[in-house]
Amino acid sequence: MIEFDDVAYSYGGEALLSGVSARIAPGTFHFLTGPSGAGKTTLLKLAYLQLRPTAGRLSLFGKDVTGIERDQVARMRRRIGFVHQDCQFLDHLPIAENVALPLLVSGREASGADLKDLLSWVGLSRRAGALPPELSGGERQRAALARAVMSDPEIVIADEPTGNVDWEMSLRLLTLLVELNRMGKTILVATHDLTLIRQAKAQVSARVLRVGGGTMVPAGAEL
Ligand SMILES: Nc1ncnc2c1ncn2[C@@H]1O[C@H](COP(=O)(O)OP(=O)(O)OP(=O)(O)O)[C@@H](O)[C@H]1O
Repeated sequence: MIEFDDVAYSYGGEALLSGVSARIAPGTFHFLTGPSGAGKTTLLKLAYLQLRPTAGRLSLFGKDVTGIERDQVARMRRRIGFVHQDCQFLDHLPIAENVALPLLVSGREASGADLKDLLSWVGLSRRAGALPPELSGGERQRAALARAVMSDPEIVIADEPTGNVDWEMSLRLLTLLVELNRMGKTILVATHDLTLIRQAKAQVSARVLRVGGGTMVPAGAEL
């Protein structure tokens, strides 16, 4: 589903990542962990085609995407939901409209029932009309997750989804991600939170990839 084959990435002169090889199979749940600045967000952006490898090969959905054209990028991205670290809402639009936006921009109509179900699933039915700045950190993260899955993507990528929320909310977000995985979606989550990873492993067979020293390797069994 996502395959890194000897991928390298550099933001300028010095290489940040090199020799990254990993295969994220369909329906799996993976965490990326590692120190701040190691390159977790960069790897997620590569998987979302927001960045292109400076060397190596990247495949998505069984297709080599290393040099694909812009219009194909848009098509591929529709199959991926991305939860950004900072959520990235349009602050002048109510939450319900923000959540429906990915469908609208891709020219499809959001069904009222689907939107209602999705907001209810993330526990935000009563906040549908609120503006993003009026929401708490945990509500924003749940809304960002709802927006990411609005167009029924095959892969859900989340960058530190529990970064700014308390433990109870972290567990709630984790439960939503686990539910998505049980529905067959491939989940890729970057997190510093080793306790969250241990908690997830009690619920699903999550695999852990450690990013550090310029590359990414499977973490040992201690996690
Ligand atoms: N647009 C950019 N231009 C130049 N350097 C960048 C850019 N984005 C990230 N970097 C650098 O690349 C390195 C890796 O950043 P990245 O955000 O991928 O790390 P991370 O592991 O996700 O960190 P964190 O856990 O703090 O979010 C950092 O040193 C960062 O400063």
